[in-house]
Amino acid sequence: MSLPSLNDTIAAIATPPGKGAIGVVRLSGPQALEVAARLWRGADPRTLPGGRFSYGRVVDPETGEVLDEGLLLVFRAPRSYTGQDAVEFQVHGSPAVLRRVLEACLQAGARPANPGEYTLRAYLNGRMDLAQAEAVLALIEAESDAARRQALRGLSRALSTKIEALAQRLLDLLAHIQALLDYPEEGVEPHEAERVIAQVLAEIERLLATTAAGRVAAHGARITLVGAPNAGKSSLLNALLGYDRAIVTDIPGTTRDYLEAPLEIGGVPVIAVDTAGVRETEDAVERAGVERALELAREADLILFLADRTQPKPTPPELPWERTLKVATKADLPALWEDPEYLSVSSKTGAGLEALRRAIRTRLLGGLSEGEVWIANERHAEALREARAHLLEARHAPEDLMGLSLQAAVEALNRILGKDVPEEVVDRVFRNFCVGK
Ligand SMILES: Nc1nc2c(c(=O)[nH]1)N(C=O)[C@@H](CNc1ccc(C(=O)N[C@@H](CCC(=O)O)C(=O)O)cc1)CN2
Ligand SMILES: Nc1nc2c(ncn2[C@@H]2O[C@H](COP(=O)(O)OP(=O)(O)OP(=O)(O)O)[C@@H](O)[C@H]2O)c(=O)[nH]1
Ligand SMILES: [Mg+2]
Repeated sequence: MSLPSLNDTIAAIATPPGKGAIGVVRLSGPQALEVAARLWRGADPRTLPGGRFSYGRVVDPETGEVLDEGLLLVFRAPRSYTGQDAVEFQVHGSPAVLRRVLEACLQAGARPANPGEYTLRAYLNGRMDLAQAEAVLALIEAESDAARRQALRGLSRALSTKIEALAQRLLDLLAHIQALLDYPEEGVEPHEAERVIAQVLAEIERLLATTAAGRVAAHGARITLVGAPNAGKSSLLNALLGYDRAIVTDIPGTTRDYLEAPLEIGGVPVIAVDTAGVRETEDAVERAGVERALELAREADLILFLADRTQPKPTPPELPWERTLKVATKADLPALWEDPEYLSVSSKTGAGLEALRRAIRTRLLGGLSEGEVWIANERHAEALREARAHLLEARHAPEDLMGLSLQAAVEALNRILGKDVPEEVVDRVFRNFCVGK
C-alpha cells in the first residue's frame, strides 16, 4: 500500500449523484489550470487570478462540442482546499452534463480522483491535520445538529489545539527531566513531574469520559420504552413522534412485536423502540414479545420505564437503572401515587413532554456543555487510552525510564493529529470518504 502521487492532476464530480440546480466538477494538481484551459471557452484560467469566476462554456476538448454553459472558478496554490492549483466547473446539476464534463477533464489530461483524495491532498500538503480531515468526513456524514456542531468544532482545530497543548506539556517535562539527568547538581524537583503527569492524565480522563456522549451525538442513540401492558408506551411513542405510528387500544397486550421509529430529541438523532408490555403470561407469542422487550432494553443506550399513575404502583422488572429514566404516565388523570423520581407526562395533553425531552437529552449527552471538546472517533479514543497507559507507567518509573514512557505518551497523542502515523492508518481514514471529497 502506498499513498498516491501528489503530482497528478485529479478530477471528480464533487456534488452528489442525481439531479440538482448546480453541479460541480473539480480539478486539483500542478496541471489544473492547463487542463481546464483545454475545455473552457471563456476567460483563460491560466491568466485568471485566484478566487475569480469566469462565465463561459465547457467544451469537448477533442471535438469542440459545447457540453454546457457555466462558471469556472480558479484557485491558485497554496490558496485552495488542497493547497494546489485547483479549478471548479460549476455547471447545471444534471448527471448527463456532469458525466461529460468529467470525461472532458480526463481527455484533457486529468485522472479520476480516488475517494477522499482531495482531502488527502489537503492533509499531505499540511493544510489540515488528520483529526481535521476526520472532522470533514464527520461533517459530511452529520445527520443531526449535534453531530454537525461537533464536527465543525473538530474542523476548527478545537480538539487538535487541545491535543497539541497536552503533548507540549509532556515535551517540556521531558526536556526538564533531561536537563536534570545531565546536570544533577542543579537540584531535583520530583514533585514537578508528578504534578504535570497528574494534570495531563486528568485532562485525558476528562476527554475519554466524553466518548459515550460523543458517539451518541454523532451517531445517535437507541431509546427503548418498557413497562406493564397499558402503561402508555405506544401512546408516548406516538406523542414524541407527533403522529400515530403505533397502534393504541385500551386492551392490555396490544403491542406484541417491537417497533422502531427514528426521531430527533434535542438535536440528538434517536431510534425510539416501542415494546410489548411486560407481564407474566401463558400466551407463547406474547411471552416471546416480553422476552424481546427485556432484551431490547438491555441493548438500549437509554431506557424509559413507564408506570401508569392511575394504577397501583408496579414492581419494576430488573433493569439497568443507571441507564433508565422513570416516567409516570397519564398525568391528565387522577393519580393513585406520586414519586419524585418519576417524570409525569400526559401523551393525551402533551404535559411534561418537553421536560421529558430535556431529561432524555441530558441523560444521553451527560453533563457535556456546548463549547466542550467531545471524542466521537474510536481512533482518537484508542490513542488517548494508550497515552493514558504510558502516563500511568511514567508516574511510577525512575527518572531515566520515565522519559521513555513520556515519549511514548507524546507519540500516542501526536497520532491523533496524524504525526508519524503509518500509511495504513491514513489509508483507513480516507477509505471512508466519497469520491470528490
Ligand atoms: N465551491 C466550493 N464550496 C465549498 C468547498 C469547495 O471546495 N468548493 N469546500 C471544500 O471542502 C468547503 C469549503 N472549504 C474550503 C476551504 C478552503 C478553501 C480555500 O481556498 N482556502 C484558501 C483561500 C482562502 C481565502 O481566499 O481567504 C486558503 O486557505 O488559503 C476553499 C474551500 C465547502 N464549500
Ligand atoms: N388519559 C390518558 N390516557 C392514556 C394516556 N396514555 C395512554 N392512554 C390510554 O391508555 C391505554 C393504553 O395505551 P397504550 O399506549 O396502548 O399502552 P401500551 O403501554 O402501549 O400497552 P401495550 O401495548 O398493551 O403494552 C389506551 O387506552 C390509551 O388511550 C394518557 O396520557 N392519558
Ligand atoms: Mg403498546
